[in-house]
Amino acid sequence: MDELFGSSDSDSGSEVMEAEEKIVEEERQTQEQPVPAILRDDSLALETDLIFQSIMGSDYDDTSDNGDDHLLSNPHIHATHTPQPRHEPHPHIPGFCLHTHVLSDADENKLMTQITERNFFKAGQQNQAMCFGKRDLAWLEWLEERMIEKGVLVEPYCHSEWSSRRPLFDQSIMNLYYPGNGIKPHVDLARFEDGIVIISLLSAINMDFYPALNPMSPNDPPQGHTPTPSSVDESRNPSFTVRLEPGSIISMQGSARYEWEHGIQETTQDLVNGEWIQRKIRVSVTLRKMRMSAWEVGSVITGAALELVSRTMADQGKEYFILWWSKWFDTDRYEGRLTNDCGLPYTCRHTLDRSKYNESKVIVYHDWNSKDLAPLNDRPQPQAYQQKYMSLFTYKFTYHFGSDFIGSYFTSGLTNAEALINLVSRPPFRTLEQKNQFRKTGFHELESRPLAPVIWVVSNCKAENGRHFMVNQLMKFINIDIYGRCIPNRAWPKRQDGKTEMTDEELVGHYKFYLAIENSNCEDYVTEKLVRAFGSGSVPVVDGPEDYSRLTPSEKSLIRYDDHGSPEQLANFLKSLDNDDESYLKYLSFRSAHTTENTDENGQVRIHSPETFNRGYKERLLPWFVDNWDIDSSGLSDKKTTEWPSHDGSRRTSRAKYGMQWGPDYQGGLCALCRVAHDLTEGKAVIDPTKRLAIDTTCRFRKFYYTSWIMAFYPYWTLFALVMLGVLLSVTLTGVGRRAIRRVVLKAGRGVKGRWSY
Ligand SMILES: O=C(O)CCC(=O)C(=O)O
Ligand SMILES: [Fe+2]
Repeated sequence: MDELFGSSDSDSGSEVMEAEEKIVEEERQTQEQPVPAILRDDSLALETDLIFQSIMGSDYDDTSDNGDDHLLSNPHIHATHTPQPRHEPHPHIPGFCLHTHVLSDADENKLMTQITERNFFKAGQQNQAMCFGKRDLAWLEWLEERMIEKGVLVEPYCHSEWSSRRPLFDQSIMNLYYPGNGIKPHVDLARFEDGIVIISLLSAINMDFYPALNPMSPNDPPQGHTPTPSSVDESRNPSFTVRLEPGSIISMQGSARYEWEHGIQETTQDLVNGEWIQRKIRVSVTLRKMRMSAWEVGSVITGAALELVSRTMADQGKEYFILWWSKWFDTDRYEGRLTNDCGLPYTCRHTLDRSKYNESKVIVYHDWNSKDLAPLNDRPQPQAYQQKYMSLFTYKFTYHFGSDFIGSYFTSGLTNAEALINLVSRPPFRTLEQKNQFRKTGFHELESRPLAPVIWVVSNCKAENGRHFMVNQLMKFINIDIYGRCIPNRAWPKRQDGKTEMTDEELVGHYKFYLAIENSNCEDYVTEKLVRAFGSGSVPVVDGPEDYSRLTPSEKSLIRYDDHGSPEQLANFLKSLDNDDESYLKYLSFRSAHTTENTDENGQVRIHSPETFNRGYKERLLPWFVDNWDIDSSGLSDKKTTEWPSHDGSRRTSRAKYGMQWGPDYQGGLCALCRVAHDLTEGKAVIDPTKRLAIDTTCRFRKFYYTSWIMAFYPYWTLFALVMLGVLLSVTLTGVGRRAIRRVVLKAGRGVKGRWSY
């Protein structure tokens, strides 16, 4: 159905209109068809019937299954052993390959179950569905694995050079064919890259090939190609016909992709070796990758239906306001800021201008300063920061990964969706030999004081949790170089040129250990500090949330303060690693090594070529880390953030429809907010008016006041003094006090026998 998208005026809106008309047309044709027989066979489980039912609607009549032999035309289904995959390049269509026996019956069932669960075909009312972005394709991971395992993408004479691209596929079309349905001969649209695969499911069909009347070139503008007019099709005879068995895959690249048209005739029977074979229901899955310049039409949207695409295309170029009613920590940070890098065709403009209230569908309050509320309806004014107050808002936008919109400092330090994997994959900024050298001779000739093993960079001097006490304690046992505004013991160094200053990451990268200690201890509260440690290749000594599992790239990659009984023990542990190169390096072994390929002539990491660091990262990193953060395994997606796996297999779920959709820029929350702004303005939003929020109560407040017993009283010194005064007064003034004093006095043995009062 692709040809329908390529209308000659290349107006994207009308493409969809045409596609929708086509669907209506096909539905009409479908209704005219005799009800097709259902393939029923012992070797396909009952599930398959259920799948048919749900594709076609529960009123679909399957009683016409009379068990006729001709219905069981699929040899694949009857095989008693698992046939080996075969890879057959076409002798006359360069770049075309037929891969048979790739998916087993179980694989097919699994795929069909997932397609059915998503109700892509709306119980038979729709015969095509599209997905953009890997996030929608939960099954893609194992499907890709299966293809690789069965040699689909590695077969040398099928020339799949494109198979190393990443992501491999990010767009798919599901097509449903009733007997009599087809697809007009076409060249797939220019907006897709070279290298396309089509997976056939449920039953076999003949696919025809014609030399393209209007061949395409890979360099054609993504939307500029004019397809073959459909009037030509009628009189054409195919040059070649290929039988596509269920479980088989075809791959097309080069000439096959650009210079040949493929199509399926609208007939109920196919000619196979001189015999007419009755068609049955068939489903195909076409997998492709969009060319980058084509994203504006597809965008990263969820759902399968065309309506989503058409809706976003119609919104091309629009702008929506997001009003920050209360400022972010009293700053102008959001004034005029655009959210325009989320893969959406529209943008959002953040504003602090309250006169935009009526135009803004999303109003944000920062609870730091949010007693001042907009005059929303008859909302009562809040009294204080409390649960009742939270219930006045609809959605929560916080650092917590369970928020409706995530605004994490952790992710805001990252620049794109693959950034975290790249950071943890690249070699440390400095080698261990260099770090050992810096321990003796400082940064360079101009800054030659030896470096401490540990660095701390701090700007918030009086963190709520009292982390400065903890560092104070630690410093008694190990040297720490402290930079920043609070208690620096070392000046921020310049680079070797003596003029320019080092960046945070460069500085930290010179040290063996970096204190990534958060200013509060709350669930999911992790900031850019940890990212900085990963970026620099210094080993992070962390403290923050209780659970770091989603942020731990390998078994040995973080040192947790809490894993050591006391500051002294932690210091001794760090010192032992400082003196034991082999043990220290274990904390960096999940990263790439320094090689000439990934470092420049000075031995410094070339941070611009992530591909060279990423190789083999799946073997080096913990699976749940990859699962959480790798865009390739549909990471940073709705799935990831709504069902975020952790090492113990537990999953968190978010309740909100818009929850946690990360944009390619890692601004997650902002991208998702912009989508809500769009949807509310266009009257498409689904907001649950009964939804109420809870304050995050996970914070372990003032944790480090308890690292020493004297400090334990620190926040309460005033209280302590008051209590002591109270005790003193009661002792002197009350009867209890007087009696106590008398006992003490009597005990003192002065021998006083008289009475205190008569
Ligand atoms: O269903 C098929 O096998 C062909 C699908 C196709 O060519 C397409 O979606 O572009
Ligand atoms: Fe196609």
